[in-house]
Amino acid sequence: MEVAIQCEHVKKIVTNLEKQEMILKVETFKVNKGEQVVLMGPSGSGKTTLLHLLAGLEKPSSGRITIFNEELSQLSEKQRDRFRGNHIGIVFQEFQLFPYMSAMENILIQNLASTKFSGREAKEKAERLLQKLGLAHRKHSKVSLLSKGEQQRVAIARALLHKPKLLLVDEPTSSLDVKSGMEVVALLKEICTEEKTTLLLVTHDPTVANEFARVEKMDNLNEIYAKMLNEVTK
Ligand SMILES: Nc1ncnc2c1ncn2[C@@H]1O[C@H](COP(=O)(O)OP(=O)(O)OP(=O)(O)O)[C@@H](O)[C@H]1O
Repeated sequence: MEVAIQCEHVKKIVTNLEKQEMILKVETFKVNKGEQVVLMGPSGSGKTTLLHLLAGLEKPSSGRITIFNEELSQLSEKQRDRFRGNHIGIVFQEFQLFPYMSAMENILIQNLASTKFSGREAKEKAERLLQKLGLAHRKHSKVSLLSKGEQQRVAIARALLHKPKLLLVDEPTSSLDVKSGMEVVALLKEICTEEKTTLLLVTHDPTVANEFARVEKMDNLNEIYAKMLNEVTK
């Protein structure tokens, strides 16, 4: 079985008010190709930090992160950017769309970071994704005029444009009502199954987690958070 994500002895240390502070320590974490996994934990448990490390947006202070046989810590920032551009899709919590550009323009921006598809191929893929996500009628609309749920789906289409091997999604339901949130989760699961994309979805919402066969809890994964919890409950 091909391995999509492998973390070994990963630590992240940050400087906080001139003091060094470890915020994440993950001994091992492994996700196989094609798996759909939820990362669950409350605010402050290190979910976003871990997601950023897996995306190569940040480097671990020590330890190894391997994504589809590529050890991210061996890559320069530029190489990590290129790897991410071709193989990883990210849906950020705050979407990070350009508000004054259309839905289609926002999606096609992804193609600038990827070397996989020609302009025409990217446009065709964008059209198919918009159709699939029920947004075909909104493709020329300015993103700032779209509802939160529609913006979320634009962000998903952008993340999937380059057919990533791994899709990382941060809190997809936090700014949506329950019904739209669950619709988005169902769409993500469906598309990732169809495209054989490995999915790692971060949430603090048990209703979302219930939809997935594998749920990893941050208090098991992040030893720093587990220690903090232990001290609080002592
Ligand atoms: N660059 C940084 N400098 C200092 N502290 C940081 C930094 N990044 C994260 N932290 C701290 O590390 C902890 C984990 O943060 P992280 O954002 O990963 O949590 P989270 O589980 O994603 O929370 P949320 O659900 O609120 O987004 C928090 O206590 C946060 O304040």
